[in-house]
Amino acid sequence: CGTESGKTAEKAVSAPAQSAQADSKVPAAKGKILVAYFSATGNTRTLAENTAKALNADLYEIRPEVPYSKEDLNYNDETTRATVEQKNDSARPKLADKNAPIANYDTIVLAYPIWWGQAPRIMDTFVESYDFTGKKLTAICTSGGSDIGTSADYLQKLTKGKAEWKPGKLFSPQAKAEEIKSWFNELGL
Ligand SMILES: Cc1cc2nc3c(=O)[nH]c(=O)nc-3n(C[C@H](O)[C@H](O)[C@H](O)COP(=O)(O)O)c2cc1C
Repeated sequence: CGTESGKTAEKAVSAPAQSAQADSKVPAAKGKILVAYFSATGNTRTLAENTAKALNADLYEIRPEVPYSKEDLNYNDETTRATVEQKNDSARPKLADKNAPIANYDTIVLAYPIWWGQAPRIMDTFVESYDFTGKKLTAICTSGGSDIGTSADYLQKLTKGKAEWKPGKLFSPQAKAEEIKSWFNELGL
């Protein structure tokens, strides 16, 4: 006990410059953040933009090779594209590009709309298309009323590489910066 407090005192006295340097390193240690989003009708894009601003993050749009038409999104007709894909676990719509700069970031926030209780299949394609080893990952989503449910857990299972996944959250597209920041800070990200 005596040795312990002696050590602490010695550190405090002998290293003021070092501790100031450690403090100034705190924000940098949080690393760079990328918000990678898919949005078919704009709600998730708004949330992703608000999140990027709130977290001082960069944005990347996940685009399908074949964009979704209005008819593709009509969930009242079970034969339309989005619904057929969601009902098929192995549907993997192709990405328009594979240029997401994942390697340059420490933390990736995935953003997507809820489609039939899950993330759109293009998000499955995305998490399987890059190596997320060593990255921190979380998810945000928008919906017409459903909660995030098991959607982020499902993406976690599919994620390529050993990533550190944190729980995701549903937000309103117009979520305020304070709400987004406090959720993110609680995750320890
Ligand atoms: C094919 C399809 C399925 C959907 N399924 C759900 C659902 O299960 N629960 C829900 O609350 N909203 C559902 N929605 C509504 C969207 O989640 C909501 O409108 C979302 O904000 C759209 O985001 P976006 O504008 O970024 O595409 C669905 C929308 C589509 C097109």
